[in-house]
Amino acid sequence: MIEASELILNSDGSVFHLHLKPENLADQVILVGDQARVETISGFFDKIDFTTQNREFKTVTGWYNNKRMSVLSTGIGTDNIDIVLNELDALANIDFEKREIKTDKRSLNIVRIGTSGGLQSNLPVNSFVVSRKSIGFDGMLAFYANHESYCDGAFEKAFRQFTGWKSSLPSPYVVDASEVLLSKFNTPDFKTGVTISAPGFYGPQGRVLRLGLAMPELNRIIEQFSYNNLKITNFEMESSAIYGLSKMLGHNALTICLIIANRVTREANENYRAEMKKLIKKVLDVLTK
Ligand SMILES: O=P(O)(O)O[C@H]1O[C@H](CO)[C@@H](O)[C@H]1O
Ligand SMILES: O=c1cc[nH]c(=O)[nH]1
Repeated sequence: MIEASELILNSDGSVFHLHLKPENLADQVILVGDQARVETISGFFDKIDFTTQNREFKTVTGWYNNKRMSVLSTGIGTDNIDIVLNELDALANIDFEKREIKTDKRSLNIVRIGTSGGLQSNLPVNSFVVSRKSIGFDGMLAFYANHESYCDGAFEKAFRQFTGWKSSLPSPYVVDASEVLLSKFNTPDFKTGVTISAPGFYGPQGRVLRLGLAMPELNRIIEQFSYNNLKITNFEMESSAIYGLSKMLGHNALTICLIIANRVTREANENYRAEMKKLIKKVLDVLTK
């Protein structure tokens, strides 16, 4: 029995933050940071069954090409992902009436569509990048028992050594995407990369406005790093926790980003919404092919 304080349900039976009931959630889930992007995506749906919003967590469940999907906004950061992934898994795999873990587990397909900053000069603004691996600078996964067995320890060690990682910073963790989802996006429209999830947009991604950095050369070193011929391609703020918690809970996860800024060439596309719409349509088509 899972106590009321551990799994908080609202008086209508919905889960605490997401305000969803089990029947509101489709097996195909699309996560986005920006709540306005939920409307952009559901604008492509043929039919909408359900809509709700609490705080930054807005959900629309509907149909695209005869496939049921739930699109939901996570807001920014891996702390929100801890809430979203745990509540999605609870909706799928905990009996809310009995407050017990179900014997037969449901596995969700979780695809994040986000914006991102490029870390290689050959990755132009407006590229679409699929994350083969995600590197967490956020430290969130380390709160969960046995997380190491879901991570790529050899990559982590090589990265720490190459960068001269400071022990005062959270230790980076590396988690792979779902192979099944990754293979669907092996087409010329998408580049494949390795994505860092940072616990901030400014200092944690090497941006300097008024405050200096603990590791001022880190982005330049990251640009040089390679491991088994894999280069680190981009920065965003959620994938590491999505990949880590999905793997630990038995779900499939993949992140696909639109590059809206290149940190090496210093270019940016502030008017990225038309390109984002193109990415969304491509992703929906691949997922329902
Ligand atoms: O465009 P979204 O999905 O919000 O993703 C990126 O944009 C936000 C920062 O501006 C972070 O959430 C980052 O991961
Ligand atoms: O540079 C960027 C652009 C979008 N999102 C990020 O987290 N970083």
